[in-house]
Amino acid sequence: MRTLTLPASAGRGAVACAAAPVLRRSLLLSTAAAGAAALQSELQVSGTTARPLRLGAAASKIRASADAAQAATFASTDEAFAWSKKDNRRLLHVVYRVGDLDKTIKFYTECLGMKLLRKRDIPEEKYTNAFLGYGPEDTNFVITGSTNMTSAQVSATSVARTVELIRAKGGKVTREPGPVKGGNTVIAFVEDPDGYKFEIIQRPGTPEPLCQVMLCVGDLDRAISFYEKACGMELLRKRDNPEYKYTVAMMGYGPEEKNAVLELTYNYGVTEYDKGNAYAQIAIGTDDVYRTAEVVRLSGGKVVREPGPLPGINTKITSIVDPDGWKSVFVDNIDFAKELE
Ligand SMILES: C[C@@H](O)C(=O)SC[C@H](NC(=O)CC[C@H](N)C(=O)O)C(=O)NCC(=O)O
Repeated sequence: MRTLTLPASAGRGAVACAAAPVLRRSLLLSTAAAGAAALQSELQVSGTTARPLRLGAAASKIRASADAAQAATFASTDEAFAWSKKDNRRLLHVVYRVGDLDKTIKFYTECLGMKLLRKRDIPEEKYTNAFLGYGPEDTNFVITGSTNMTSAQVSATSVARTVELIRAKGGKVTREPGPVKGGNTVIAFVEDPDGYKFEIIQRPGTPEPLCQVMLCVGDLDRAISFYEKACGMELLRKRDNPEYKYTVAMMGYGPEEKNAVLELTYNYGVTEYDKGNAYAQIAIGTDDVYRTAEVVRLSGGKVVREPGPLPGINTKITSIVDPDGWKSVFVDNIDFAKELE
């Protein structure tokens, strides 16, 4: 049996919360379903983030051009980068390896108010995935617990009430609600059964409560350049906090009010992190995994799984690692939509 080792303070996830009416106390000690409903109301799950991908004429066109592109190469690096900017990309899910999938599902549904969206067995590669989130996978960013599975940020309307609900459900609170050091935003930290850290962030109602995945990096400019060039992301904003000696860069495929984003954190003077073996990767949708792998190589990035279909389910993927060793997997949009049918 493999022991999971968490990254030593190398990242976390987040859930956003917004200002909300006072919750009736009876809700705090009620059933799991009512608890989940209360959390969903705190988290103000307010609609969808992205246009769902539907199979149809447009999809067939994408498929035809993707198939034709398998053997093709770009005429120039400019053409390659231009293609990746226009590609149909979105953060799909973040994958964590977990020790006990049932325990994880119980925590994310009862304590964080997520829904179990689906389970997927890949016996050929000896693992099972459970997909959990605040909305359907064709529009929302979700968490994938994998039995073979850093942390995320979650937004909520009231951090204090969200934390109260989590505590009432037996969740572990590691940082009490209060203003972030060096700022005004109210935050709290909770941990899942495997020790993954979740930051609960106070925010106005958001279509995507699972709002950020934080990764610590040893050279911020190098990391920004990688996620821009190799992954086609945009630098949404950068914030330096000299008092607490760190700088963050928000990277993504659209505004952070509407989409889940990657929060790259640079701690002054820290160039390397112990990553453990627990955090797996983020998944990103693309119209063409073959072209994606080519763009990554042209950007000087490393492809660690050649583009091609996954055994058993035939979803085409390609995996890459960033200059700090964090992995991302690009997933074919049409194959992904078929998985959800
Ligand atoms: C709202 C937004 O600004 C935050 O929540 S930042 C949270 C803050 N982050 C860091 O300190 C990052 C650097 C840190 N050394 C790390 O590597 O995690 C944070 O965690 N603050 C802690 C607190 O108690 O306020």
